[in-house]
Amino acid sequence: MNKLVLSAITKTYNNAKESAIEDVSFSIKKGEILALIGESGCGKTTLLRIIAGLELPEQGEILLDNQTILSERISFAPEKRNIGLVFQDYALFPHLTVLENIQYGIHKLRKADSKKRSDEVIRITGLEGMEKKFPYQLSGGQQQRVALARSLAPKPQILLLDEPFSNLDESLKDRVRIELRDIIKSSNTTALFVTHDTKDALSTADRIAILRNGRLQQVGDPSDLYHRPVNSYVANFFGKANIIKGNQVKDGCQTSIGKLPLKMEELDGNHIELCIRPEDIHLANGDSYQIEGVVREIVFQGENQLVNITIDEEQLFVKLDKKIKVKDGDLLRLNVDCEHVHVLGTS
Ligand SMILES: Nc1ncnc2c1ncn2[C@@H]1O[C@H](COP(=O)(O)OP(=O)(O)OP(=O)(O)O)[C@@H](O)[C@H]1O
Repeated sequence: MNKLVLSAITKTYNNAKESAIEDVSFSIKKGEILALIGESGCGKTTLLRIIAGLELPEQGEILLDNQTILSERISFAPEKRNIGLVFQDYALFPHLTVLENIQYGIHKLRKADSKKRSDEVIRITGLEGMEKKFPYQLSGGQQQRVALARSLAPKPQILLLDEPFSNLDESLKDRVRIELRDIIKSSNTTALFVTHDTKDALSTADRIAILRNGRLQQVGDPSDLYHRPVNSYVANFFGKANIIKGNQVKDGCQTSIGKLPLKMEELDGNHIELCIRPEDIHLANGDSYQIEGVVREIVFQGENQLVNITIDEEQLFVKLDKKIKVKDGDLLRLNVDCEHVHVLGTS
C-alpha cells in the first residue's frame, strides 16, 4: 500500500529561468525508507519542502495515506499534514532538556499519555538516562536521536529528513546510518530522506530516487540502480562504470573494445550503449580472450586495484584483486562477464 504518492510536481521559483522541480512523480510504500539523492542544486530540498507544505508548486498532486493534501484546489497547511520533519541542523531547543524537547510536539496530550509516548520514543531511540540533559551536553549522533524522537513522538504519517548524516563525523556515520534505519523500522514509520551521498542511500534506504536538474531519473532498489541504471548519469552516480558503444552483429555486439558474445535477441537497433562495471571484467586465464589492452594507470583501493587500460582510442576501468601483479605498460588480455553487461539503450 502506498503511503505517499507524488504526481507531476513542478516548481519554478520567481524569476528563475528553469524549474527547480520538473514533472516529478513517484510513490513511497507504507513502512518504506526512500532516499532522495542528487547533486547540489538538483532540487532535493525543494521537493522535501513541497511535501511538508512549506513550498507551493505550480503544478502537481500529493496523496498522503490516500488523502489528497495537495492538488489544483487543495493545499493543506504544514501543521495539518501530520508529517514529521528532521532538519539538517536538528533544530533542537537549546534551553529545553531532552525530555522537554521530545514532549514539545505532544504537549496537547494528557500528561499521562505524553509521558507514555515520550518513554516509548526514548526507548526506541536509545536515549534512556539522557532525559535531563541539554542539547549542548550531547554528541552529534545523540542530538540527532533527540531530533528523531521529537519528530516521532506525535506518530507522523511520514518522516522527512533533510541530509540526516551531513553534520556527523565520518567515523560516526556508519554506526548512525544503521541506528537511524533500525529506529525508523522499529517505530513502523515511513520515511523519506534527502542526501547527496551514495553511501547514505545505499546503506540506509529500501529504495532510492535520483534527481538531476529537477528531473527524476530513476526510482528503484539499490541493486536496480547499480546493476540496471536507466542511463549513463545514473550508472556513473553509483560507482565507476564503463559506458561502451557498439553495434549488433550476428552473434553478439561489436564494440569499441572488441566483440562481446552478448545475447542480443531482445535488441532492435544498431547503436547500442552498454554499461560494464569494472568488477565484471576479468583477466583471461587461457588462450581465449575478448579484449586486449595496455595498462595506463593503477589506483590502489585496499582489497582491489582499479586498473585503467587503453584499447585503441578507448579507455576501460577494470577492478582486479590486489594480489594480481600488474604494472604500467603491461599488455592485458581480458574477458567480460557478459551475463552482467547492462544495455543502457539502443537507437
Ligand atoms: N528560495 C529560493 N528562491 C529561488 N531559487 C531557489 C530557492 N531555493 C532554491 N532555489 C534554487 O532551486 C534549485 C534547487 O535548489 P534545492 O535547494 O532544492 O537543491 P538541493 O538539491 O537541495 O541542493 P543542496 O544539496 O545544495 O542543498 C537551485 O537552483 C537553487 O538555486
